[in-house]
Formats: sequence, C-alpha cells, structure tokens
Amino acid sequence: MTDIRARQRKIRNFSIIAHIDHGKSTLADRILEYTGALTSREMQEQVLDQMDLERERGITIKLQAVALTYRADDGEEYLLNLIDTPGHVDFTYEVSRSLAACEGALLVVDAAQGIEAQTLANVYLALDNDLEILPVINKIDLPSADPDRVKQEVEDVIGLDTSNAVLASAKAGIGIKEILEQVVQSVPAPAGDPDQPLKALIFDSHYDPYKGVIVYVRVVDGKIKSGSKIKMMATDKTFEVIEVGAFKPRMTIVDELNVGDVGFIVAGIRHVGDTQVGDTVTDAKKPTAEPLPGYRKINPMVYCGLYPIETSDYVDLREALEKLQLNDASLSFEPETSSALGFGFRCGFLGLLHMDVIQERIEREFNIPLITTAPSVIYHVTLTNGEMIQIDNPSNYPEVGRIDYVEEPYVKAAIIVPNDYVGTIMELCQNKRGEYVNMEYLDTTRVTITYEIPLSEIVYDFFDQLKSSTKGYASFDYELSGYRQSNLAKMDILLNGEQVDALSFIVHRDRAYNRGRIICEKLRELIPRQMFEVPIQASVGTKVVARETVKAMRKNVLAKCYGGDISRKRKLLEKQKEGKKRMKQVGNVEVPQEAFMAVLKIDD
Ligand SMILES: Nc1nc2c(ncn2[C@@H]2O[C@H](COP(=O)(O)OP(=O)(O)OP(=O)(O)O)[C@@H](O)[C@H]2O)c(=O)[nH]1
Repeated sequence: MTDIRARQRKIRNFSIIAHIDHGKSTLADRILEYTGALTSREMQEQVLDQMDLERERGITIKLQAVALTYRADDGEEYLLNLIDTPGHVDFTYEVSRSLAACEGALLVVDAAQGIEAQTLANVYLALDNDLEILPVINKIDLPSADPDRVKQEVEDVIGLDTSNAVLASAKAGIGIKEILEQVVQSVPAPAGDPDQPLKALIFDSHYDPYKGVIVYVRVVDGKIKSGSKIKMMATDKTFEVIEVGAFKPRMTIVDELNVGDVGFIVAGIRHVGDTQVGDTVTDAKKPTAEPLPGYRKINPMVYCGLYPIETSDYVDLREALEKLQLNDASLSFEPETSSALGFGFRCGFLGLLHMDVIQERIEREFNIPLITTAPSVIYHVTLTNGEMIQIDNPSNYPEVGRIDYVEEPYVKAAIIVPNDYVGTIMELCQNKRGEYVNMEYLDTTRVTITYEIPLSEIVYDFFDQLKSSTKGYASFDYELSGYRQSNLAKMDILLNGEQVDALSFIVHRDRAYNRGRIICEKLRELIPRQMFEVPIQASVGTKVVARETVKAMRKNVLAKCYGGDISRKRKLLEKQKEGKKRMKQVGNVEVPQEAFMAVLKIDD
C-alpha cells in the first residue's frame, strides 16, 4: 500500500485550456515530443486530434488522454496525465468533466491576441473545478506578440498571478521544459484514498467494434482491475471488467488502475448510453456511498431533420446515424416523415457546430447526400388546457386556438471586441432580439459585452454575422439562461399552393412579415424555372404575408443537338440527370437542396 501512496505522490493530472487557435494542440504535441512519448516521425500527425474532420477544421471535438513520464529537475520521475478538452462552446459539458478529472490546467493565451471569450469561459470552468491554473503566454515568436500586455490582461481580468507565467512558443519549442517543471511543482498530486471503495469519474468513452464501449476514467478512490464487478451510478448498470489500461499514448493494457490514475476500462459494454460522461463508476459489491458531484444528463439543444436525397439511402442513413451514435451519446435521432421530403430522421444536437460535423461526416464518410431542414430549438408550448408540450419540430406546432402561451430558450452571450466595434455589436444583438445586460472594459482597447438573446436567433447565422461585421475580431461564448415567454407563430411556405412541411419554421410575430418576404425572394432565386408558373407564398395561420412567382420556362437541352450524334445526346441527358440529383420533387415542383437551408441565411 505504501508503494501505491508513493506512486500517487508522483502523479500529475492536467489539461490544457485555451481559446480556439491559441495553440493548445501544438503545445500538446510539443509536450509529447519533449517527454519522448512519440518519435518525431509520429509527430508529423497531430496525435491528440484524431478525426480527419477535426484536423481539417482545426478544432478539437473528442477529448483524449495521454500518459507521459517525465524526469524532473529534482531527479524524480513523474507520471503526467495530459487530458485534452474540446475547444468549442457546444461541448462545454465535456470540457467541464475532463477538467474534473484533473488537479491543474495550463491556460494558454496567445501573446498577440490576448484573452478571448473562450479563454474566460474555460477559466471559469477550471475555477469551478478548483484547479490550479498555470498561465502560459504562447506564440512569443510572433512579431506582433506583446507578452507584457497579455500578462497584465490576465492579472487584471482573471486575477491570476502571472509573475511565474511561462513565455512560450509551441511552434518553436520554447518554454516547454519550464512548463513541465511548473506542472510538477505547482499542480497538486491526486488526493484520493486507495483504501476506500472504488470511485472513478467517466470523462469520455468511445466505441470499438470488437471490445464494445471503452470507458475513459480517472480513479478518485480505490482501484480497478480485470475481473472487478463495476456499477455505473447514474444508469445503475453493472458490468464485469475484462481489461484496464493506460494511454501511453497508444492504448496499453495494465494490471490495475490505482488512485489518481487516468486510463480506460473494457467491460463488454454495448451501448455508449450506459456510460455517460460525468457518471461515477464504483465497485458493484462494495459501492461508494456518494457519487462524484456535478453529474448531469446532457440534452440536445438544437434539432433538425436529415433526409436522404435518394430515397433508397434511407436504410444506410439509419445505419450511419447508429454508427455515429455509438461514439457520441449526445447525438439523438428518431424516424420522421415529411410529406415533402419523405422518410428521414429528426436529429438532436448539442449545438450548430455539432450538427454541421455530423452532417458532414454522413456525407463524407458514409457517402449519403443529405437534405437538412432548418434547425429548431425546443419551444415550451402551454396549451389552453394547462398542459405544457415541448416542440422541436415546427410541423408539430399546435393550432393557434389551442395555445395559451409559448416560451423559448434564451442564452446569455458574452462577446469580446475591440472598442471600435461596440456600436456594430449592439446593433447586431438588437437585431437578434437581444436584451442588453452590461459592458465591461477588459483593458483600454477591448470590452466584454453581455446580452440575453433567444437561442433561435443564435442558431441561425449569428456567429457568421458577428465575425463578418467585426473583421473577425469578435469572439463569443454563450450559456443557456432559461425560458421566456415570447410572441411566436409558425410560418408556413406554400409552393404552387401546397404547403411544404419541411420549410415551416417558428418566428417572432414582429419579424414574420419581413422574414416571409425575404424567404420568398430567396426561394424564387433558388428554385429553377419549371414547365409551369410556380407561386411561392409565406403564411402565418391562414394569412398570406408574402408572395413571389417563379416564371415558367421550357428548357430543352436536346434542341441544341441538331439530331445526329447520339453519344453527345446521351452525355447531355446524363449531365442533366446529375444536375437533378440535388433536387427534390415536392408535389410537382423541383426544389434544390439549398432551398431547405435558405431559411437559415436571412439578415433582416
Ligand atoms: N507563430 C506561432 N504559431 C503558433 C504557435 N503555437 C501554435 N501556433 C499556430 O497557431 C495555429 C493554431 O494552433 P493549434 O495548436 O491548432 O490551436 P488550438 O488551440 O489547438 O486550436 P483548437 O484545436 O481549435 O482548439 C496553428 O496554425 C499553429 O501552427 C506559436 O507558438 N507560434
């Protein structure tokens, strides 16, 4: 037992937190390289971000962990567990759980950019988890770097002492050793008790086709080894452990995981849902009395319909969603039918980025072209009989006569911008039905502006507009702040007199006229001319608020072929067929795929 305690004192569990692009992954790579966990040839690929899509978009979606050994200046060898965190607002809960598995965090701040919105959001999460925060000022090699200003900003805004902050360049490999020495000296060793019953935090999981769900854990008390019977406290499911292991950085089987360790468990678990992030694993025979604090079930915030363009892809689409769900318990889906689009799925996501990622993976990895309907938040509709129903699909919106009142989710949005853009940001937020909360100066050049904004407005094109109206200088973060009563209505779109269910959306009544008009115009541009005239109408209830018309046209590509060359004729026909692939027949109108997303791209 003394061995275990001695070992425990040499463990350091830490994370790296940063705003997107401030250099978290690059620093992680450098640390892996420095500690010899990987050869430089292996380093050519960034190891911590594994999915293609992640690398392409330069963002971290799934968190990972890696165990490193480091001989410090004091001559002792330490076991450093570096736990990676996702870098985007959609995944706040996952960030928070991986931080809960650590005792310390490196706070990476770009020496040229300074503090940004996610720097603050992540610092708050680290403080909530009582972590020792070690500031690292990165990218000091940049000509525009101003480390002194950024250090001052970290002191003033976050209140951290920066006298020991490491000035680093992850790219040039400067400051890496100093960072590791600080981790060893300042991050506390794990505090748990090896003699208590097993208590381990699940901070991630992934599905392996042969082994089932592999659960990533941090052991807080006790130990775990193969043959142990374990219980998941939130789901009350029990399993027998088949193997345990560590991330070295490849997954390596070990005899047991002890107090303070970070590693994985294989226990023949078939459903990711049985092993939710944040849950506590304990000994099934000798359970701990209390689970670890802070577990909450994560629920999707944004819903949309996913439909295969080719009806024959329906079964493949279901299989693709099932496969993706194996690795992503926060993705939800159920079958739905649309009279316009046929058979598809209503899918729930943590946020817009999550939605984009899933959609892209289906198209790319599974090769299924999709039509996506406009995203919707969850509305709380209280009926005249007093019952409250939750609506995530405009098609299910009740008749006006049955509705007493409707509430919609609001978020608290914190936006950091240079002073010059304050007016622009306020105008944008006001346009999005935002309510001003406050404004604080970060330093003499930048402010944090806080607004309460309906989530549905953020879900549309808020982020793009924010970036384009501030030349990319604004950064932004939000959290759900609750439900509020709102004057909402369902808007329907009619093509050639027929309502297209997949184009309906919920809108604030004050905006209904404007949105209706813009969408009709947009659809007129997107829908190609057909053999007959196609009227486009937007209506709220029975009242038509806008109307446009697509004029009729006869398009005969073969007319150009002067008879004769049959192969040329066939080529043309095939080309025309290709062009049609991305079209959907709605009633007797052909509607291009983009039309279903058109409701998204409206600035009013
Ligand atoms: N000049 C310079 N560039 C750096 C340094 N560290 C990282 N970068 C660059 O900054 C960009 C972003 O770095 P990443 O490591 O991908 O940033 P990240 O914080 O991991 O981003 P996410 O994975 O999206 O959270 C890359 O182009 C890096 O090459 C540095 O010390 N100096």
